[in-house]
Amino acid sequence: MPPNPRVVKAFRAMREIGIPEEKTKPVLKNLLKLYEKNWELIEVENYRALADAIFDSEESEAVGQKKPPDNAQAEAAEQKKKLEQAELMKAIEEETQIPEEPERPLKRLRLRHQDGTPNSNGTPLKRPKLEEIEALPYAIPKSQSKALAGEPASSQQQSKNKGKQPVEDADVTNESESDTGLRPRHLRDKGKKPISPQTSPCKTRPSSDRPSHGVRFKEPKPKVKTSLSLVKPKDEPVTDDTSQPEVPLSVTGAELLTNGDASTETDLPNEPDRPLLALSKETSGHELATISNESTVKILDIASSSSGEYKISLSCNATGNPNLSATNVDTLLKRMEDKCIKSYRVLDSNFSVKKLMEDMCDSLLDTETDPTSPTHSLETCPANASNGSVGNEGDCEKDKHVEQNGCQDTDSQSLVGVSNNQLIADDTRSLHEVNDVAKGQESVIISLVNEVNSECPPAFHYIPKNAVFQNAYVNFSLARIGDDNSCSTCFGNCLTATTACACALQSGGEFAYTIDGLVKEELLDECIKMNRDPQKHCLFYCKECPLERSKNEEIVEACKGHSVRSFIKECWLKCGCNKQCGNRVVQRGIQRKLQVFMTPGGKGWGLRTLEDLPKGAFVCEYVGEVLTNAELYERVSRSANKDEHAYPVLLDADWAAECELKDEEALCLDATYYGNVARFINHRCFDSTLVEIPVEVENPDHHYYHLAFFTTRKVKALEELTWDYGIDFDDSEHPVKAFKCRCGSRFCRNIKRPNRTRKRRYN
Ligand SMILES: C[S@@+](CC[C@H](N)C(=O)[O-])C[C@H]1O[C@@H](n2cnc3c(N)ncnc32)[C@H](O)[C@@H]1O
Repeated sequence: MPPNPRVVKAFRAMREIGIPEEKTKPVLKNLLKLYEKNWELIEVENYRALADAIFDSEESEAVGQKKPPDNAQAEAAEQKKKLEQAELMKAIEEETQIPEEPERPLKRLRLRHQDGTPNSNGTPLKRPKLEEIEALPYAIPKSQSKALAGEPASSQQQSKNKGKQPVEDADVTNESESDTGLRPRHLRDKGKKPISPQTSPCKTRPSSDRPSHGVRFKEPKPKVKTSLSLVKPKDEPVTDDTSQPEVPLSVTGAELLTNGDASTETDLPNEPDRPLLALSKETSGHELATISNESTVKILDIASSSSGEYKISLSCNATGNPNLSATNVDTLLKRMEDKCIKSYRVLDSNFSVKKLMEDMCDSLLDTETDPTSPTHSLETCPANASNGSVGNEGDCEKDKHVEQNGCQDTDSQSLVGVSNNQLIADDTRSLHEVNDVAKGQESVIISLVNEVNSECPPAFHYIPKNAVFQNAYVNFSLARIGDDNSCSTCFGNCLTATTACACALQSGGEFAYTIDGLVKEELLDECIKMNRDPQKHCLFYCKECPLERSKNEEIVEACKGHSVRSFIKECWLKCGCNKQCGNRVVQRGIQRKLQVFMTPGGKGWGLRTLEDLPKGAFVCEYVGEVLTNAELYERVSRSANKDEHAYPVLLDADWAAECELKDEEALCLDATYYGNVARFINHRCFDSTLVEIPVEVENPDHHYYHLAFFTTRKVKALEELTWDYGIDFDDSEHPVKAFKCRCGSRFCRNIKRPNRTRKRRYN
């Protein structure tokens, strides 16, 4: 009779982890008895129960061997052994004939273990609990990856097919469409409205107040000492190729910490199971996060370099063991694997220490890139670049100035800045990143300069395009673009055609751009006027405002109003025109020479142009994570530092067209963690150099659109680019105080003027 394939498999599994058949047999027999031949309980987790039982029996044997048994005991033991062998053989034979039993729930096994139910030897079957396994030094769980950019919509969301909806002017109050002089294409609702989630716990604002742009900015967050590293993880995957020359890290070796040396900075809690984490600073300006096991002198170092490499190293004190240097890596790995199998009971036959180390790298990168991770990152300081060059060594060397220069941002994620002297000669990647805030992701380089102080730029992930965080319904499927949403019969450049194309028809019957790629003056002026005095234009009030709903309060407050805005529709994929078509401006991305610079007037970082710009020129779009308002509300409520959420804008330009907006359709952009240069644009009351215009590219339904910045006038090279956030500085009822405006405009709304009455101004 052929052997039971399950027995064969069990033997094989044990062989794979180095347990010979003769050791497996007796224990397997016992287990089968104990589990009443329920194989599932034995096979689960790659025969963990079986392996555990074998290890246990080995242990008890070892203990037994230590004591010389007396004669009677020895005889009894011998007798027992024989009996067991005989029983085993019988059981195995029986096994080959046992019909397969129906599956039993695994719960039973767990209950047994929890109960400590003894096996047939009388010894409780010990099985490390999951938590214990995870707490083992080498069982590093891979942290869950964040559902960020590009995450596909849920199947439920995918199945939705929502087309373009007509604008309902019945919902528009205040002045009528014709009163405003808006063409039908402009009957869009654009938010000059604060995103209420930031204002938690919320209070209402009088509806007569000026609606803001959905940005509620606050004073820059207070700088906190510490952090771990500000070096961007390299994109390249970890490889097995050890033959390649190691890319040198511009760090020197960490000094071995002695037991319990926690003298260096840390703000990570020392949890009971967690090794002490200390931070050692390198004189080169790079950082070493050092985890030292207090009970030994083994040091685990994580070193980061400006070029995006991490080096994880374990240093052990080999004093008195001169042969260690001769240790062969393969021998070491094999020994480690055996140890893991025995000591930590790792049962996966694919287990390897190398893989484990790769997992450690993955975990490290996951931790660094997870904005919600409590890990703190330490920034190396930015170079004091001037017009894009990197230099001024010593102005901002982290090691020297961490205390003095305010270069102490926490939660740094990936923006790297190092001074020239920190770069190693052949590491050109670092230079690129120092010079380019966009990290090569735009078609132009965006330099960073600080000629004012030695403050570091805030850390964030530069993304050139919006990315859906999680629940936002953003569907770009071609099937959703109807014929009237694209100009499929066009060719070449739509702007040179004698008649307006289908896309232009959606933009009110004419193209929004001139042949030179500028927004047409009429449209531009209309948008500027709208921004300057939204209350004079259309205001739309939702029946049930998603902003209010996202607060999840018992009583949903009334909508505070959204102003109706002009809209541009660009040609896209289904259009017949070519990529150079003049009706494709925003989708081409940043084309102008821009620079992030430290403003001299106390506004922090700002954005400026390095070239003269004509009126109506596209500068950049506001890029960030696409969030539902409910998600933003949740994010801000959970955030310990609410001040860091100074970057959301509301995408409410089409809310007027909806009877009722679902949560996943009420969207906003948050550039706190992921964003582009627009997150550096400061506010200027009234006469800002930029105006934002909603631009539809991919999506016919307008829940999602691009928010593009165009110049309001000619702007000279080196002039700061600003936009009017629409903040109401007089709103004393608002729980979140707006920053003290330093825009310098003679129309500044934050200046207390005698006899100034807001109501008169905004009503
Ligand atoms: C979108 S960020 C602009 C970039 C910011 N300056 C920085 O350093 O990252 C908005 C923040 O900048 C500051 N800010 C912007 N405009 C300002 C102004 N006119 N006066 C004072 N602070 C301003 C405020 O702290 C505000 O919360």
